[in-house]
Amino acid sequence: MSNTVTRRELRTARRQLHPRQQHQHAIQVRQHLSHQCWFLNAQHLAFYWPTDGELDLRPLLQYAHLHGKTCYLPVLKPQHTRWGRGKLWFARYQPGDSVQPNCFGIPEPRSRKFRLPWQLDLILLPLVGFDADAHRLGMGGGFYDRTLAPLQLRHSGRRPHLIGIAHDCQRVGCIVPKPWDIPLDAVVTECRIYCRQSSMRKPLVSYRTTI
Ligand SMILES: Nc1nc2c(c(=O)[nH]1)N(C=O)[C@@H](CNc1ccc(C(=O)N[C@@H](CCC(=O)O)C(=O)O)cc1)CN2
Ligand SMILES: Nc1ncnc2c1ncn2[C@@H]1O[C@H](COP(=O)(O)OP(=O)(O)OP(=O)(O)O)[C@@H](O)[C@H]1O
Repeated sequence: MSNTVTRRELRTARRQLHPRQQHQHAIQVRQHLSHQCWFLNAQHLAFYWPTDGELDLRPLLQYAHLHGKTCYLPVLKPQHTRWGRGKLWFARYQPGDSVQPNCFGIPEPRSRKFRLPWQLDLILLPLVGFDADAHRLGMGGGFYDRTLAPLQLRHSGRRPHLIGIAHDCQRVGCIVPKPWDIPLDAVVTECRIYCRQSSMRKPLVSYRTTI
């Protein structure tokens, strides 16, 4: 099946989740993520504003904010800036801050306090599809891959944990990664954590919940 068809089907599936299920998944993911050491140890965390049936991370963002962490949301940078063409910056956001829609209609913070990927400890990425080895299929714009590409060149120093977030119904059999795809450390759903098998990082604890 082509990626276009797969994306269409998975986006339809997540949009069709009942608001009650959506809320339950958001609470379950908050519960699971808030116990992970890479969440507990992180000070600067990037979230996303949910759109099109994506798993809602706002309960986790609220929790993070209450626990003194600094939160960010992705912002599409204007084309003319050097770090801009098709890339994301991460703008400071705290619950209650005003937001404005970007060209895709996704709310973005108005804050001018930006961070680049290597200045963050944890980036939680939206995705359209994933497989059990934590390969990611996104919206098709390449925004996260372009933004995170410089991390591949950083063999030492600061590198954020990269964690995909999804509903379990977004899992597919196998995604063949493209050469430009930036590997995730894991994908977290309401059911469990799917760790990348080839990850050099300390393995994460996998869990399963009863729903
Ligand atoms: N919540 C959230 N924020 C995010 C992303 C995301 O996937 N989810 N992104 C992840 O990269 C970036 C935005 N990327 C996007 C890429 C394509 C479309 C999209 O809706 N495309 C439409 C066509 C819209 C148009 O051309 O006007 C479509 O596919 O139907 C939206 C966002 C940054 N912010
Ligand atoms: N590092 C990069 N430099 C330049 N172009 C890139 C880079 N990474 C991806 N792209 C381009 O972005 C386009 C979309 O890539 P892809 O289909 O993997 O997006 P995606 O990961 O699904 O989207 P998103 O990250 O926005 O959710 C591809 O045509 C690819 O050429």
